[in-house]
Amino acid sequence: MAPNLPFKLNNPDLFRDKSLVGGEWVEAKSSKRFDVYDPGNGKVWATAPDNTAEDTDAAVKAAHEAFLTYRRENPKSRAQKLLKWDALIRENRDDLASIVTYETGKPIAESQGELDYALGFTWWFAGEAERVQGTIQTPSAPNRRVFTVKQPIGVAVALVPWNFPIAMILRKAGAALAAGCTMIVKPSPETPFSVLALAYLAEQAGFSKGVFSVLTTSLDNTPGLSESLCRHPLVKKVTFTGSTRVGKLVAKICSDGLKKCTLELGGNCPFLVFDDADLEQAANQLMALKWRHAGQACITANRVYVQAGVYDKFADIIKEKTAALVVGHGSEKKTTMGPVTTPRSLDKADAQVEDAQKQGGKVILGGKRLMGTSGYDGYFFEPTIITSAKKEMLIAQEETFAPVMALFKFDTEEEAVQRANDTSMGLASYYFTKNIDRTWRLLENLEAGMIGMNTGNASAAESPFGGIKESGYGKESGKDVAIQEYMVTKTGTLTLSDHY
Ligand SMILES: O=CCCC(=O)O
Repeated sequence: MAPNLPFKLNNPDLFRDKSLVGGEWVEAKSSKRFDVYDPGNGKVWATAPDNTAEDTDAAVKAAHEAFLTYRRENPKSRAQKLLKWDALIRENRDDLASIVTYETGKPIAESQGELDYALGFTWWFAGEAERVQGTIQTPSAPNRRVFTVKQPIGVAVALVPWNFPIAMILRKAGAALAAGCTMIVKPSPETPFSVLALAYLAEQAGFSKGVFSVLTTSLDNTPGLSESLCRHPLVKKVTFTGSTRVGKLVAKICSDGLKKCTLELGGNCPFLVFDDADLEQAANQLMALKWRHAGQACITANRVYVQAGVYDKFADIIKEKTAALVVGHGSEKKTTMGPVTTPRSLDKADAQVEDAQKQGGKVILGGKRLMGTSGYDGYFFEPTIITSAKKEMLIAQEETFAPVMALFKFDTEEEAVQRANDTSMGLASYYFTKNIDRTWRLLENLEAGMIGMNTGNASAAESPFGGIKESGYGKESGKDVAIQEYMVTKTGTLTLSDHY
């Protein structure tokens, strides 16, 4: 049944190219399918069902039907299924990583790294399932007890991005399934197969029909399908990761039905390097953070502010390290940076580089798209570094989501904080300094939901993930907060007899 794939799977059953609705592998009602491209060569390598709004009702009803039973399942049993899912994903890690590489373009080692990161979520939320607790209180009124119980909210919908198609799903689904919710995932049109493979493994792990469903769709039908899922009266929770523009639309639509939302939106994250920083440490962290998936992470460093005393030296270090990156197809072992996932990102990178140059920015490395040059058929852009960056530039004002790094110079801590916070977004901020007082001041003064102190890697299953300002609201991962995004709190008040 599997088409001829451009790569070999040790477990060919993992490749699923139908939607999973109520435990059945199905085509869209229209029978239409859409093409999925390999960003590394721009060629179609498989197709998936092009679901539309007319496909949502059946999926939601099946998820609701499943919820009526799953909500009553003992938390230990949910935890055991999550652990089984975790074990199966672990067993199939390398195959799943190959699928991710062909969908997103990221180097195979990065895809494997994404799997390892993502498995933190299944493991963590298996534990969380049994840790949900209510409260009990003796209030001021006589003979009264007040208590709270936590219950799963209902059918949850996950609208997920293409940049981390396994990790983003397991972070959401881990919490939802641990809480006792059922979930319908609408993956990005670029990355349907990694999610379908996870759905297949969820079936194998013993989750009942309809507990975890997937509706794939094309770019054209994404808005209609997503809106109909958000508006469906049986959907009680929507979790979205993506741009701030679309996040605001999702929030507006969900507000009509007063649906509970978690929004993980845009970043435009600052990365501050002070004169007293360990420059080698800062540079190594920046390399890993910025070039991870060719600059396409919401928490990537978008604006790098370097204090005047170390600016030139730091620029030289970063340039030397970046020049050593090997750009190529993600499946090749020697590749350390792959293509961007969609050609739209190339246009954005071109526009930001051109704008920066017009405004006096100096391109000290790269600067051009590689696509179309010898050996580069896919959506490749040179790893690019721009110095003398200014706040008026596009690159300071909008997320890049491509391998372009801008270095801004600053003089004082106050100036750095003011410029770092000079954005509508507040996802993550990073800084490098050896001054302990400054470390604490910056933690308090930077406007972001996540703060990396002498690190560019702050994401983990144990740590609450989420932004403030226009980077959204709600937390994913971490203790208590994430699972409770999928729960409601009920207050019980019991009056006892006078002689209890
Ligand atoms: O792109 C956003 C997610 C990145 C992460 O989970 O570290």
